Amino acid sequence: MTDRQKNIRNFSIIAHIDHGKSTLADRLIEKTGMLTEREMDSQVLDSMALEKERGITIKLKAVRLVHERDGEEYILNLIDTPGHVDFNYEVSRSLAACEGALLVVDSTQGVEAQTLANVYLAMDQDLEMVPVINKIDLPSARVDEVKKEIEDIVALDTEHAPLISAKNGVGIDDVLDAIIDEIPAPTGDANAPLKALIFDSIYDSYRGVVCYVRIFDGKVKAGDRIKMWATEKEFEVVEVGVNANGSIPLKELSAGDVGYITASIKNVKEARVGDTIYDPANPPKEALPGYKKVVPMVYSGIYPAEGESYTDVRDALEKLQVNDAALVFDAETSVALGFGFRCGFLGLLHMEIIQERLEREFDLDIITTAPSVIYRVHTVDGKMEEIQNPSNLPDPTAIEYMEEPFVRAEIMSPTDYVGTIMELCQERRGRYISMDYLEETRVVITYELPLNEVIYDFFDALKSKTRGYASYDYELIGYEQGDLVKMDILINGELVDAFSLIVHKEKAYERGRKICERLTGVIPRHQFAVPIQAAIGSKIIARETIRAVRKDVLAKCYGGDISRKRKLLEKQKEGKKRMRSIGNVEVPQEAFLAVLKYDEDK
Ligand SMILES: Nc1nc2c(ncn2[C@@H]2O[C@H](COP(=O)(O)OP(=O)(O)OP(=O)(O)O)[C@@H](O)[C@H]2O)c(=O)[nH]1
Repeated sequence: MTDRQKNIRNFSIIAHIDHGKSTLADRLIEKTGMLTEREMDSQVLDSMALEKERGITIKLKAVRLVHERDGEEYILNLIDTPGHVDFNYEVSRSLAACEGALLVVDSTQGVEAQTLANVYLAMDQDLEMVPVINKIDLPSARVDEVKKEIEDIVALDTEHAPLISAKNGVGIDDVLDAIIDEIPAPTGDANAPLKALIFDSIYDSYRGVVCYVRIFDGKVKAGDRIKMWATEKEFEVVEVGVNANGSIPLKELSAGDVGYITASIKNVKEARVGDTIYDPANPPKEALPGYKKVVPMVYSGIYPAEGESYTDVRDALEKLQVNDAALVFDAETSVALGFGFRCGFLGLLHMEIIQERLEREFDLDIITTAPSVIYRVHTVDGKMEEIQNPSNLPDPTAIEYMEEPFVRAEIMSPTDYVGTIMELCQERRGRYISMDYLEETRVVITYELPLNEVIYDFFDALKSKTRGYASYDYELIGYEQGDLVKMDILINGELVDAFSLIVHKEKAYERGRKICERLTGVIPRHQFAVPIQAAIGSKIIARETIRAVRKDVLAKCYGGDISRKRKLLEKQKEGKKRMRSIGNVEVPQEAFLAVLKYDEDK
């Protein structure tokens, strides 16, 4: 280990959502005196506006903190991680860039499922974990209990765990001491050939892609040729540096360092998270471990709403994709909605983020169809096809059998809700695996469930049935054969392909009935009666009717006050947004998602 490496610490903060990760990061940044209070834009790490509003960390980045203790200067590289199960792969790559992690636990909440999921990810990387107990300023803090919980569940010694209030800046020095004393310094040979891990990459319109890297071996500087292991693309380095108060270019980065590299890279797909950067003149025998091309789990259609242009939506998706290697899309057409796109996402949160960015950053009105998982369809001629869009399902007579993706879900909850949770999982075709008591009043319940039963509103249902006390995490475990059928929805006698979905046969009747009921609630009344039907093949399994209404908005305006008339017309126009007409029926955006929600009115 070089003298330089001796004073470097590379660490992450892992925590359940809202346990105070960003707040602690801000305090550490303040304490190390890198930014003045005026410069601190309340939460330095959460940079995207959307992220701020939602209070979740979406994209990870690294910040270099310089801290002096007993006359020694330490470089503390804080690597931020996203806190949601959709982004687990990114979390695992950023952890791979570290030697240690602070495990922040809210002392009023204790250990939660996402905390555990992150702890396991950190353990996989052999990270040194330092427990930090936060929010001790709150009267409801249960410091001793939570300490015991961490010891029992996570098996970490909490005797010297810093007790802090990130909000009030209490105990921050203890955290800095713990980082220096407990987390090991990086090792690695600065004179060996270059090996660097990309743990994040973002697109910047001025510099192209900025790769956030951890150098494991060797050195890298401006002018060097570099090559990416997985994508096999070669570039010339334009700049290397670190993120401190903004980007600070440096002469070089060497083994043990965390920083960024820019190299006129045009698309994040060429600098994928998890890939290894090396010197093409001196290739290593193997890449750094753990590279995985992230694949979308959930697909949905994105269509321009009435009056929006297809090319605007395509341009916007292309722009988003430059910045988001996990987003995939292809053109598709729907009989009901016309030209649009089939988009793949990591999960529902990722889908919502993309949808919101299209609406806010690009000012587009779009229609998102119900999300679907990927089904494997085995046909009688012995072939297997992956289907992302239910309306592409082959004719039933051509299908031998179908398989659907399954996940293993770990639900952590107080014991009071065990019955409710089991009922919910059972309802969603779950298979009970185990229940483990973490302590007297808390359990982890493990179920295997079909992914299509959890992607939509499982999380909301779980939260509402357990009054917010349960938390959960899931991972894909594989495909299983299922008795699946395609259900179509007809509106005013017309089959609307964008509504078609694949359901389990046993559930088809109930689902069909609920969907028809729900659609009658969200599709506005027209001047004629609109029948809504659910069908399997040619067999109608449910039917509802939206009664006719005579709607003449101007009839209210006796006297002909023109400005009032205009106002009403404007209002009616507003109300038209995010609508699509199907035949002569106007269908609002909610209808497309209503198809999948089935727990709402309980
Ligand atoms: N009372 C109190 N509140 C705190 C403390 N630390 C954080 N909070 C509050 O807890 C909430 C969540 O804090 P964040 O720092 O945004 O949590 P986070 O873990 O970064 O959340 P994500 O970015 O969503 O993962 C905010 O409202 C903070 O103000 C603390 O020590 N005491």
